[in-house]
Amino acid sequence: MDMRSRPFRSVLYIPGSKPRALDKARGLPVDAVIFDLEDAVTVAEKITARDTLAQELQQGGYGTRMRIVRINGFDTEWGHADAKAVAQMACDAVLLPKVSSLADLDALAEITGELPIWAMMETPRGMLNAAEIATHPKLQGMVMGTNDLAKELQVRFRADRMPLMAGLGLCLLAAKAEGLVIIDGVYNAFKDAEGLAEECSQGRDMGFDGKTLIHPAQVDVANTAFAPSNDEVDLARRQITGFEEAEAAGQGVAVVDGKIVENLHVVTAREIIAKADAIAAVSA
Ligand SMILES: CC(C)(COP(=O)(O)OP(=O)(O)OC[C@H]1O[C@@H](n2cnc3c(N)ncnc32)[C@H](O)[C@@H]1OP(=O)(O)O)[C@@H](O)C(=O)NCCC(=O)NCCSC(=O)C[C@H](O)C(=O)O
Ligand SMILES: [Mg+2]
Repeated sequence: MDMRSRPFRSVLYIPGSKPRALDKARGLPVDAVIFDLEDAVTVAEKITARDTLAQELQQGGYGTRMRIVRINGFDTEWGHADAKAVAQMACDAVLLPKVSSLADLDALAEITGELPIWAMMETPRGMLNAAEIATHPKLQGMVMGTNDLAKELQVRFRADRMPLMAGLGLCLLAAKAEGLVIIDGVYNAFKDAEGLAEECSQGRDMGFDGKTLIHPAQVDVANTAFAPSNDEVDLARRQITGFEEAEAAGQGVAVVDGKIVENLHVVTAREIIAKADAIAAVSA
């Protein structure tokens, strides 16, 4: 499945040190898993988590879920050994935290070879260099690290995320320009389903492909928010039919529900249907 049509509605972080949670993910309806060796793992467990994770991935059972491993940064004592270990793991991609420059990804690719790379975008320097970072040939996706970004920017929490908007926008532009997947940051209050739904809706409107999550209770909300609704799919089908009929009648523009439909709208309509079909395929 090509990366752009593959669903990434729900991307769940799982601490690499927690076998029970690692096992639980095999039965959760998530599109992707980030197996974490970084922030969710205590210093005391850093090395054992690497081994626990390697064994769980070897055992398999994650089905169609994309398996992404987040390593520790190269400015820590674990980063290089993590990267070497991940290169041998049964996973689909490696995720580097706190990416600030293209050189950070070059350093990772030297160790992980052909393994696709994802970048955590969570530093002010990373925001400013997002356009260049997005051009790395091994890069498949970006993940917003909104907690680290908020810390670095010294912002106050606001439900509308206004203080983070410049950074989110720069990364969205960079990812879209290079055809990368881009996933929104986490919603920390994992028992607040209503707040999560609002933030997912905002992220979906902005063009994110999905949301990173920290708890299984968040999965259904994200899956609903980032999937095309029945109304959207229905409209997309009618736009395609309407445009085809207009073309057959020698017209370049159709009118559906009182709005014009041009070729570019048909491209979007086909993408909506492709996404709905891809979700149906993984749900089956
Ligand atoms: C937040 C938690 C610490 C809550 O844990 P807990 O109190 O144990 O939750 P529950 O008792 O409600 O758990 C119920 C069952 O669900 C399983 N579980 C919990 N979390 C996960 C998970 N993430 N993946 C899979 N399964 C999970 C429990 O094992 C229970 O199972 P069972 O016993 O069988 O019923 C905890 O949820 C947690 O640790 N979450 C992950 C936190 C994390 O990964 N943080 C780092 C990523 S966020 C980040 O770094 C952001 C970024 O870098 C930035 O800068 O923004
Ligand atoms: Mg972070």
